Amino acid sequence: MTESATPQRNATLHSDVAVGAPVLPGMPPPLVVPARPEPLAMARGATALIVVDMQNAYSTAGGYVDTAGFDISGARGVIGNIARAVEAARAAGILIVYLQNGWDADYVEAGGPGSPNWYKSNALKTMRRRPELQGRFLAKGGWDYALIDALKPQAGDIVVPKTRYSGFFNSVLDSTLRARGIRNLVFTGIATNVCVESTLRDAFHLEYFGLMLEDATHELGGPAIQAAAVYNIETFFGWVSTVDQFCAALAAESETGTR
Ligand SMILES: C/C(=C/NC(N)=O)C(=O)O
Repeated sequence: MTESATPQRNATLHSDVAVGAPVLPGMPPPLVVPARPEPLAMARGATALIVVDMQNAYSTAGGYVDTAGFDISGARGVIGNIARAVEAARAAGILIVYLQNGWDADYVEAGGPGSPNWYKSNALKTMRRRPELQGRFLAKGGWDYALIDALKPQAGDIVVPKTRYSGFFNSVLDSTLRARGIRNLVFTGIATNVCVESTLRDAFHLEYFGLMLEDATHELGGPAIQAAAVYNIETFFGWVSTVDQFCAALAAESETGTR
């Protein structure tokens, strides 16, 4: 979706350019990414590209969400778009962080009946309904948990395991980013309305500037759900752009020698 989902936007509510952190006087000109509700200026060295849960579970036929009955037909195009964003970001020296969702093989980290996750996780529910699948979904070491072959981390990239929808919950994500001076996060991955939005919302509350590349994300629940997540993000929690616009901003930055 490239049109703004925000109805009747009041231009006076928005700045010409939102200035991500840290862009200070005297610093090299920042990367400025066209975005909604306004362009976002980010210091390249303070920016990371986050690839959310690009595991077989979420984007491959026979994986967890496909088996649980969600439509993953749109995931294929998204994989190519994420790969383009990753390549452009890596070439520009931007840190790539892969989130990887799942639990130990005994599912202790998933929580038992005392955890809401036990009731809300469609992976756990599907395995309870179909005991022959027990142990198959999102178990560390298994095929379903593995990052997809098309988006394997390379030297210098970082992989952060997580056990709940938000990448910040009970993980090393915040300390990993802070230790590297990262303040701006560019989001890609699956699912827009679950782990991407949960992580971007937590990022907002932790004072990170979150930019989602909408055509590098895929929803669970249909196009209206994607539109709702995009609306929430561009209106309340961050900024929304596209892979083309992100790559063009990186290319323009390198042409002017401002890297
Ligand atoms: C529903 C679901 C979404 N995960 C995600 N990566 O957005 C799950 O993990 O069960």
